[in-house]
Amino acid sequence: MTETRIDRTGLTATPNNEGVDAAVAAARRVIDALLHSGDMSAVEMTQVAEQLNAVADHLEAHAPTVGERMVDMWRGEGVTRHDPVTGPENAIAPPLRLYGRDDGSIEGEVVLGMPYQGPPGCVHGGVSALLLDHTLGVANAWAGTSGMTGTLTLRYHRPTPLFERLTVTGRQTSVDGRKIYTTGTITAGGQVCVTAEGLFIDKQLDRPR
Ligand SMILES: CCCCCCCC/C=C\CCCCCCCC(=O)SCCNC(=O)CCNC(=O)[C@H](O)C(C)(C)COP(=O)(O)OP(=O)(O)OC[C@H]1O[C@@H](n2cnc3c(N)ncnc32)[C@H](O)[C@@H]1OP(=O)(O)O
Repeated sequence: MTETRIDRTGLTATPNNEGVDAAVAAARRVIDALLHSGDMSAVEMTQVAEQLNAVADHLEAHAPTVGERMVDMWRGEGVTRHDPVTGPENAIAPPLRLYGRDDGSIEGEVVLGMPYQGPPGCVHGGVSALLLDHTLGVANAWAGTSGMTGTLTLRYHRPTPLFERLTVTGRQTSVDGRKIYTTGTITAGGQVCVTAEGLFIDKQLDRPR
């Protein structure tokens, strides 16, 4: 199947190996490493906390105001670099990368580790909802008519595994006035774990200025 990178449309940001993206990638490693370590590590965690607080102090001391930053992060034309699913600037984003498919739907692959755990060894249901809400939103943008989530209905068919390659899909199925209908799935090893049906309402909020 031929795939078109959605990045070219300006919908999903491409991570850089430098600047804030590189720092955020390091922060993701820290989150993951802390959870892997727990209290089972010989590492002196008081010292780790001091080091991490020193980094946070340094960043906070040089950060712009929230207002300035909000304007800055919404300055791009439709690109979200900060969102919690695909955002290269957001350490809680796995991150998921999404690609357009020739049939008008979109698809991405991701492996989720311990920070996203719900049931033992499985993805938290709220995390699956997060991935699908965003993916359906991007599917709408890819299809040309986007909006805000009105209702998102999920069915959890089987537990979604951690540490395995997951495929996340989204597809706009119809538009009726301001109502946008969208579906999506999360599959693992070809088996459907979660299906989603979204009703989005065509409404755009003003960007901060
Ligand atoms: C969105 C980001 C944009 C980024 C742009 C970058 C470009 C794209 C790039 C990247 C994609 C990014 C992807 C992000 C994806 C994330 C999406 C989210 O998480 S969105 C946050 C969660 N959702 C809310 O917070 C909504 C809160 N609710 C509202 O604001 C309103 O209730 C809203 C807009 C949903 C409707 O309010 P009204 O005043 O505009 O519309 P009324 O007149 O009430 O309803 C119109 C029709 O829709 C139905 N309707 C309204 N709300 C409904 C609902 N919740 N469920 C079902 N139907 C609803 C009504 O029954 C009515 O239908 P009748 O015309 O009478 O047949």
